[in-house]
Amino acid sequence: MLTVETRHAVHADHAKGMDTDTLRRHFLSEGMFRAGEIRLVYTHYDRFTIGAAVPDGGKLILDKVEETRTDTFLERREMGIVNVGETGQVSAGGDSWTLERGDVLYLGRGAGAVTFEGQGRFYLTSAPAHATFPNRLITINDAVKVEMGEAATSNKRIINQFIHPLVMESCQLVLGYTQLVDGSVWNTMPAHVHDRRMEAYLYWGMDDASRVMHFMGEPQETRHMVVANEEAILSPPWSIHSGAGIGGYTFIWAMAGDNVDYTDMDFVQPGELR
Ligand SMILES: O=C(O)C(=O)C[C@H](O)C(=O)CO
Ligand SMILES: [Zn+2]
Repeated sequence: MLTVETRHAVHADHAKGMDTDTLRRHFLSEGMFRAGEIRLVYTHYDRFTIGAAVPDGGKLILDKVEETRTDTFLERREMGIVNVGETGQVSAGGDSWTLERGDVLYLGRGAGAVTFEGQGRFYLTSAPAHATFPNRLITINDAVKVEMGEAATSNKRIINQFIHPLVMESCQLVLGYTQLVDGSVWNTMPAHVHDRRMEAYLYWGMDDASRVMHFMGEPQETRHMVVANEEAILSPPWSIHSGAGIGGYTFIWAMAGDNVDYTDMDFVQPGELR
């Protein structure tokens, strides 16, 4: 079963006046991971699409998606898939890959229908693509690891870069995940925005009772949303992004836009935030 929800882009002036429910309806995606289903959120932020496929021991096929008016979803798109569940298989174009928890699969433009099997819980990200780059399975051992932050400032973390220019070539898609060291949170100070790119986050690896306070908004108009495990945030180009959690959590960041430069950020010092 395939369900697709469309999210339009929101102007910062509009977001300022939103109450909690409206903020959540526009910027949070709940309930993407459902057994036996593929659920997509097709956004108007750089046409970036996020979603999930949970085969639950069966077989799910992602092929035509009406929203793109192409014969197959990946006809003019690339895709990054992260397995946040147990071992699962993904097949496309006659090839098949086994993904363990935390593995990432890149599928290039024109990869064709995508089949999901096994006990994987697959987080899906996709952006329009102008060229075809080879499909590739990327494990944590292949990822570039960047240590950031310090325990003294409560933000010690490891940034694992998977679909990233230092690892492989893609069109627009840049993806990886950040693991917090025990006792640290993603306060990512100084905060930043990047008008050239949107970004989406999936919080995972949390227990049921845990929550992350995700911070968003223009730097002088910050808001927060309370986020549970396997829920995703859409972060507009004008928004800061960080999240302080209770208990352990990891977050997958994925982005698309005018450049693939992960370090292209406009910093905002803590004293300037409101
Ligand atoms: O600070 C981190 O840790 C991040 O993972 C930062 C995000 O990926 C980001 O905002 C990149 O633009
Ligand atoms: Zn960012």
